[in-house]
Amino acid sequence: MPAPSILLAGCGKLGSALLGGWLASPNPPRLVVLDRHKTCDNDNVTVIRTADSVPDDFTPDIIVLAIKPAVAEDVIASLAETLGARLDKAAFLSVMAGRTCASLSAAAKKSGHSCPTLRAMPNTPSTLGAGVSGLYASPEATEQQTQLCHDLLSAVGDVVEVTEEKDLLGVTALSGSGPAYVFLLAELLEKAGQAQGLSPENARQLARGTIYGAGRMLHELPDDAEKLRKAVTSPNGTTAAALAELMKEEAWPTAIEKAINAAVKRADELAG
Ligand SMILES: NC(=O)C1=CN([C@@H]2O[C@H](COP(=O)(O)OP(=O)(O)OC[C@H]3O[C@@H](n4cnc5c(N)ncnc54)[C@H](OP(=O)(O)O)[C@@H]3O)[C@@H](O)[C@H]2O)C=CC1
Ligand SMILES: O=C(O)[C@@H]1CCC=N1
Repeated sequence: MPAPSILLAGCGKLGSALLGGWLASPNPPRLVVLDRHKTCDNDNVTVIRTADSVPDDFTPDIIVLAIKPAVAEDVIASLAETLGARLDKAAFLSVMAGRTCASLSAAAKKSGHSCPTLRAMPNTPSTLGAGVSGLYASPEATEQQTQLCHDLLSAVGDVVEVTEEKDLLGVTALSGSGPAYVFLLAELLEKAGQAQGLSPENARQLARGTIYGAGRMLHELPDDAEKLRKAVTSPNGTTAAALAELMKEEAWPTAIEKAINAAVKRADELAG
């Protein structure tokens, strides 16, 4: 089968993560990247600055929307103008937090085109092939389009398919934003280590190494997180003392719940 043709609209933080993962995969797609700044020296990639520069011989199978929601309608209208009937052969894969399938398909319809929409919520570890994405396909998407989007996301990590679009709110709050929570934990551990007199270099190495090792255990061992936690916790030892603080109802249990609720609320607002 020939490699699929993918138009990546927006190559900022997330778009670059996806692009990096695709280019490192064994069978990279043919890619046109629409971005005002991105440069990329790769035979599989053509970078264009404006939608009217899409090559005439390029008919995208999937148009990945990795732009900010505020510009989505404008970008879709410009692509529709340039692609014309070629747009009807494509599906959108939106990775934007918020923006429903219906609103994106409506934007294409406004330009006189019909284009099914799928939505995914990847995360930035995709750049290392270690991402995890939620994927939702609207009923208009064909099986082939859904499989293609699944394959694109699989090239950069794991994929969790959801059958209800509203489930993407929880996916966004948990795994889309999730790497930031872990990076914050790394920052805080590093600071706390320094406060205990460790050098900045040592505190950084210890904090990062701990998160990396714990992450690998979660990924590679079959055990529940709870069992892994308990295996570190000697009775009446140091971990028990620390966890007694973190697990107080008003500490991590409440903070995490509040954080996830806030992210879900914001994702809902962005959906419009
Ligand atoms: N960052 C993350 O971890 C995740 C982000 N997302 C979603 O991905 C989307 C992008 O986020 P993120 O990558 O962080 O944002 P960025 O701002 O880093 O990237 C957006 C990119 O799109 C470009 N762009 C904007 N307008 C146009 C246009 N009209 N034509 C061409 N290029 C344009 C921007 O260029 P310019 O700078 O010139 O505006 C920028 O390079 C968001 O909708 C977000 O919800 C989803 C999951 C995770
Ligand atoms: O912060 C955001 O809105 C995006 C969506 C998930 C991660 N970054």
